[in-house]
Amino acid sequence: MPVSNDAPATSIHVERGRRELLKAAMNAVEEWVVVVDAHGCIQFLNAPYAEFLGVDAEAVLGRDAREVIENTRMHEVLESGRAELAQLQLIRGHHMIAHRYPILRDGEVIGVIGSVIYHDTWEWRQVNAQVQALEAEVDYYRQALETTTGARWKLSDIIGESSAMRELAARVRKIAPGGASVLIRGESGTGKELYAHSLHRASARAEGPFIKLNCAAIPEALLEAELFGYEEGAFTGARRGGKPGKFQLADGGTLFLDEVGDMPLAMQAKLLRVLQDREVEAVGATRLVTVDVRVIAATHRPLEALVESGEFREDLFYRINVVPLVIPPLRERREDLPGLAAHLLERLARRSGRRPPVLSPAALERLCAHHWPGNVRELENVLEAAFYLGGSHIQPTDLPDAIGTRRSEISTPPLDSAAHCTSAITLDTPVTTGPLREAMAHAEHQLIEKALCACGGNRTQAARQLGIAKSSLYEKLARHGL
Ligand SMILES: Nc1ncnc2c1ncn2[C@@H]1O[C@H](COP(=O)(O)OP(=O)(O)OP(=O)(O)O)[C@@H](O)[C@H]1O
Repeated sequence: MPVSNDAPATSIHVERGRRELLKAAMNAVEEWVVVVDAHGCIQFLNAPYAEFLGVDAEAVLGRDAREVIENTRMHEVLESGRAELAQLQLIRGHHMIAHRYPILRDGEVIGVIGSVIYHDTWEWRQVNAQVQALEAEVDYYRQALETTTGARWKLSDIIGESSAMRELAARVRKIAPGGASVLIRGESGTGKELYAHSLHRASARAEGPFIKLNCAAIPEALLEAELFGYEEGAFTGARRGGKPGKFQLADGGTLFLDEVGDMPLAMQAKLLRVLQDREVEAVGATRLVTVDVRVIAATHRPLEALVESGEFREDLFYRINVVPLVIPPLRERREDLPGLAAHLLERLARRSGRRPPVLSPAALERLCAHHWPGNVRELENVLEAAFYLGGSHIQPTDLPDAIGTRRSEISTPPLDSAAHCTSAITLDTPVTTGPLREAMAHAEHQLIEKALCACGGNRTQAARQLGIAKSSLYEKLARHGL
C-alpha cells in the first residue's frame, strides 16, 4: 500500500534533514567543536576547527583524536568521566581555552564533546599576549640559567638529515666525551657555533662553564686581558680587584674561541703557551694559575693558507686542530633545506606568537635553486623577511629577487674538473643591472673562475695572476662557494 511505503521514506528524509541542520549549525558557530566516541576516535569535527588544524573534516572521521589534535585530553575525560572547563591547550603554537564534557548514556561515558572557546578572537589575543609576555619572561630566565653554563644548543637542535649532517652528528657524539681540542671549520653561517655548544653539552664537562670569545671582535690591545684576565692596577683604567680572563672563567669547562683565524700573531704565541702548559698568567700578575680547560676553536678562514703566508702559527694550528670538524656549506646539502626552512619558520612563529606559515612548493623550489653563499644564516634572514611580508602562505613573490634566480644559475663546477675550462661563463656575460655591490661580486666571481681556469686550477698561480695574496684568494673562493 502506498501509505505504508511512504512513511519510512518520509521519516528517513526528515531524519537526514535534521542531521544536516545540526551539522550546519555546528559549522556555523564560532567555537571549534570535536566529538569522540568511547574509543577516543573522532566522530565529528566542525569545519572551522578542521580548517585551523589544516585537515579534512571528513577524512579524519574514525581517527584517534590524539593523532589529529595536539595536546588533546579527550581520552583523559573519557577515562575520568569528569568535565574539564576552561582548560589551557597549546595547539600549533597557540594557547587555546577549551571545554571538554563527557557524553553519558545510562550513566556510562559513551563519548566526549570538546569545544575550543577562545582561538583567534580579539579577546583571547589580549589574554594570549599576556601569556606570551610571561612566557618570554620565563624564557629569559631559562636562558639566563643556561648561560651560567653558557651552552644554549644541543645536538638535537641541529637540523639536517643529509648523510653529511648525520655523519657529523655521529662524529660529535664520538669526540665529545674526550677532552681533545676540536677545530670547527666551515663557511660563515653554517652553524659552527651550534656545534661548539653541542660538543660541550655532550661532553663530560657539560655541567661546567661554556665560555665564548670572538677573537675577531676584540681589539688587539684588549685581547690578552680578555683571555687571561688582569690584576688590579695592571694598567690605567683597570678595574679595582682585577678581572678574571676567559680561561679562568672556563676552568672545568670549555672555552670556545670563535674566529680563531683572526687572532693576532703575538696573541697566538701566548695562547700556544697556555695550551701547552695549562697555566695562565693574568696581565700584571706575578704568578701562574693552573687551569683545566678544553678548547674548541672555529674559523671560516683558510688556516692552511694563513700558515703558508705566515699569518697563523703552524704549531698553534696543529695544537688546536687535534680533531677537525668540517661543516659543509648549505649548497652541498640541499636536501636539508626543506627541513631547515620548516624549522626556522616554526621558530619565527613561536617567537612572534603566530601560526607557522606554509611554504608553497614554488617558493621552496626557488630556495632549493639558490646558491646560499651566506648558508643557514642567509636562509634564516630570507625566511624572516618572507615571514613578515607574506601571509599564511609564502609564495615566490615574498622572496628577494636574487633568491633562486640570477646568481644561483651560475654553474660552479669543481675546481679540478676539466669542465672548469669549458664553463660558459666569460667576462663578456652581461652583468645584470642592480646594486653595485652585487655587480662587483658577480665580476669578481667571473675573474676568479677565469684565473683558475687559465692556471689549470692551481690556486697559487691564480692568486699571483690576480695580484692578490693566496689567503685572500682562499677567502674569496669560500665566499663565492668555488
Ligand atoms: N643545522 C642547523 N639547524 C638549525 N639552525 C641552524 C643550523 N645551522 C645554522 N643554524 C642557525 O643559523 C645561524 C648561524 O649559525 P652559527 O652562528 O652557528 O654559524 P657560524 O658558522 O658560527 O657563523 P659565523 O662563522 O658567521 O660565526 C644561527 O641562528 C643558527 O641557529
